[in-house]
Amino acid sequence: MSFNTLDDLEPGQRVLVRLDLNSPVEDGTVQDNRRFERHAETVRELAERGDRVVCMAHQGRPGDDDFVSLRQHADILAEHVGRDVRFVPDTYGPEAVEAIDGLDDGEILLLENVRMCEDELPEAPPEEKAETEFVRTLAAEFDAYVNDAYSAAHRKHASLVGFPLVLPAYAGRVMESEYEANTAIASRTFDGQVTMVVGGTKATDVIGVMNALDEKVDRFLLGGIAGELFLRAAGYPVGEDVEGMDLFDEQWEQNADTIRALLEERGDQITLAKDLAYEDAEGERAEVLVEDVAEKTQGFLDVGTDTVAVYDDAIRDSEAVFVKGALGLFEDERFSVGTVGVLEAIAETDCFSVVGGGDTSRAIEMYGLSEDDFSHVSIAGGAYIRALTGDPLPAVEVLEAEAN
Ligand SMILES: Nc1ncnc2c1ncn2[C@@H]1O[C@H](COP(=O)(O)OP(=O)(O)OP(=O)(O)O)[C@@H](O)[C@H]1O
Ligand SMILES: O=C(O)[C@H](O)COP(=O)(O)O
Repeated sequence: MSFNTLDDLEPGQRVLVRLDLNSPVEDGTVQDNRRFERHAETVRELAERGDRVVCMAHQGRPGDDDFVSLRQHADILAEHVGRDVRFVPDTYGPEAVEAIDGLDDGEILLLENVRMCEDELPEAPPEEKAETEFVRTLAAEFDAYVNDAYSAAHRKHASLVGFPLVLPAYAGRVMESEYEANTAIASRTFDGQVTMVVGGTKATDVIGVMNALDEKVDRFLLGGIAGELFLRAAGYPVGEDVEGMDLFDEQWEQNADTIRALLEERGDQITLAKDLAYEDAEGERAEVLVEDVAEKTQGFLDVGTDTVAVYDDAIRDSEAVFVKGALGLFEDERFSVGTVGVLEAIAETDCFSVVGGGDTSRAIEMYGLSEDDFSHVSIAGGAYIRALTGDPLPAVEVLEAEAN
């Protein structure tokens, strides 16, 4: 590990901890999710050691409906930590400083949404962020800074890159485990076949992963919207938007040539769906072989069962499997067969496995699979794809730089 971790941090200190509690908000209510459960472990460990733990996090972006206070987050976090989590509706003003000063050893406080603070958001180099009033004022209250927010590490925001320059900086447990698992595909060598299941809605994610990992991955298994775009490039008349979706045409225009070139150059590595599922006139799931699709009039929402059987075999033959993106609209049970099928195959084998993408990993809990059957289930979206494609994560880089 190239950064300092909690094992290097002396207990009994005043610690400022950056978490990523960014969550879905429905009708103003913050939804509990895996991020709370994971970060709770870091927070609990620090509190149990007798540290004074002050957490900061963000929620949404100014102007968006989910840009709300962290008051509800404090209660959800408290449930997972199993200890009180106080909340103060301020980030670094006098009210926040007073609340920080009032903490005893082992107590936990959550500050208000850091994105309500002007200095937080504009992306800038760490040196600039470290000079902001927000970082300077808040840092004066602490002995150490812990970054646990791996899933936000692709952002050059003050709370992520500024503090490591002015306080001794450490990676939290989530940061540590996410970093290790998500860089495994690039950094580890596996004896057997390495398989990557790629789907979801974004063709550029799939193209990026294929370009970055062509030497590391033996076989890419495709599905989702991205998979249909590859099928279209292979000459099949698929890739039609169903009502209310706008996922294909623009992506096709922008990526068709690249996808065609990938199929030409790396066709051997790429496995496309052989059948697809759609909603029939009765509202039931129906399937068709890709080679029997006659014209482009039908929207498809999942890969078919023959495809799942092929992917299942490939997974059972693998030493390591990485997943990015869903193979279908799994939120609707009728179209969960592809996504759940590959997850079940992975869960039943003892290969090294990493499942990532905020949406995709949600399928694990939705369909009653156990996280313990995977080597790692990532809570990161944007940061996961950047890690896979080898793009730098500025908040990780600054932790590494300060450790050396
Ligand atoms: N054929 C399809 N039609 C419609 N939606 C689909 C289809 N295939 C996959 N999806 C949707 O793709 C979504 C996952 O997309 P995507 O890969 O962009 O997300 P992710 O990688 O899981 O997470 P993140 O959004 O964090 O990047 C799922 O919510 C799923 O419903
Ligand atoms: O939820 C996330 O993926 C991270 O917290 C990053 O959030 P952002 O995309 O709003 O910066």
